[in-house]
Amino acid sequence: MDIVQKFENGSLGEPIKCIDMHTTGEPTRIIYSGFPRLQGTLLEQRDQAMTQYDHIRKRLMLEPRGHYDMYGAILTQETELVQQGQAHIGTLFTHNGGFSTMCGHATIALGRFLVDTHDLKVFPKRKELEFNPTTCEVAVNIHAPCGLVRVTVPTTANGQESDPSRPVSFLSTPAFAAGIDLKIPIPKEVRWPELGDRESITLDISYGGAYYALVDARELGFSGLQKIDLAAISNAASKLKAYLMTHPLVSSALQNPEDRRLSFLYSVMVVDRDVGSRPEGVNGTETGLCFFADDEIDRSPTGSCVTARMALAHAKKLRPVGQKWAYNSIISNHFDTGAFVASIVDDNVRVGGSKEAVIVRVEGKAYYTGTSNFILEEGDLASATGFTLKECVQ
Ligand SMILES: O=C(O)[C@H]1NCC[C@@H]1O
Repeated sequence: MDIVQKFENGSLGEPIKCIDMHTTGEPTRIIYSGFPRLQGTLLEQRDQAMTQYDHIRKRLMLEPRGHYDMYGAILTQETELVQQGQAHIGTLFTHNGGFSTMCGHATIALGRFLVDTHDLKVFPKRKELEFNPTTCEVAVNIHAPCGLVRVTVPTTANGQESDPSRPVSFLSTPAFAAGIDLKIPIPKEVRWPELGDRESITLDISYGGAYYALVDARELGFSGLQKIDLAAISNAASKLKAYLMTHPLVSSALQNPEDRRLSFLYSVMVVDRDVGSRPEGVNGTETGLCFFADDEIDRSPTGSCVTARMALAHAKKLRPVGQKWAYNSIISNHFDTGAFVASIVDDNVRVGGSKEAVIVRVEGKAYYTGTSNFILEEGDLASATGFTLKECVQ
């Protein structure tokens, strides 16, 4: 039988079905069918995916179906917040090293996809989405591992399709600064060449659904992010992240008051202030280069870190409620594709009963790039679990 027909009639086995999008160049592979059904609360589903189905994550994210810097969102229809009527759908986020707890760029992509799919097998609550005919926007509530993320998607006049010409926005889960101006001594064995004689660096830790270490490029010994030696800065970020994960000052900043499964350092974000595009109406701009998971580099301005940076700036009394700030990435600067624009909408929020937090609105644009139906042929060892070229040469 013809190979195309075999794919189309399913005789090669049930495929895992995906739609691919990108947000400022950062991919989101939306896995909407074929991933094993997960049980329990969303964080339990994340545990189950990590312990039982990590080989499937690798198959979908890594080579030969993906690549080192691939990112994915696995839709899950049943979660506790969906059951309680607060969320329309749940998602897990996934990358080269495992499963994340929040992702802004993928949330922006998911917002469009969830408006544009009318297939109730994929998204049973599609009919329950609220359409605002005055603003031509649809509200989608997504249950992410860090909590409820409220997304607003601009649409056509009838609310049936997303409108890619306007940005999608989301309201973050409560975000907070977790460690301000931490002075971290850098021992000899951790140093990178650009650090020079400096014996310590100062950085901040902030939470935006995941924990970020935020450090100025100059603090690492680089001249900023306008001209980048990517190999050198990646080396510095990788060494720093590994070291921070063992440092007591950092560990004590990573105690999430809601769930210990949120208490880990996700990323080192290198920032350069006053650099990058400055859309109309914003008060300032920054560029960031985000190293997350297993030295993966975000092409987008990193929505969850934008949230964390706004919370940090608010804690430092630099960012009042309502003030708009632009956040750029290397790609948004290169193609002038538009920053993520953020503002704090509420600073009267508590986490875990006492910790002061803020809610941040983040907006950005995502586009479709394609679809894929993945199968695994019998005897195909190399692609069964996926691989990275890097791990094969070590
Ligand atoms: O936009 C974000 O929040 C994400 N992008 C990749 C790394 C982060 O999860």
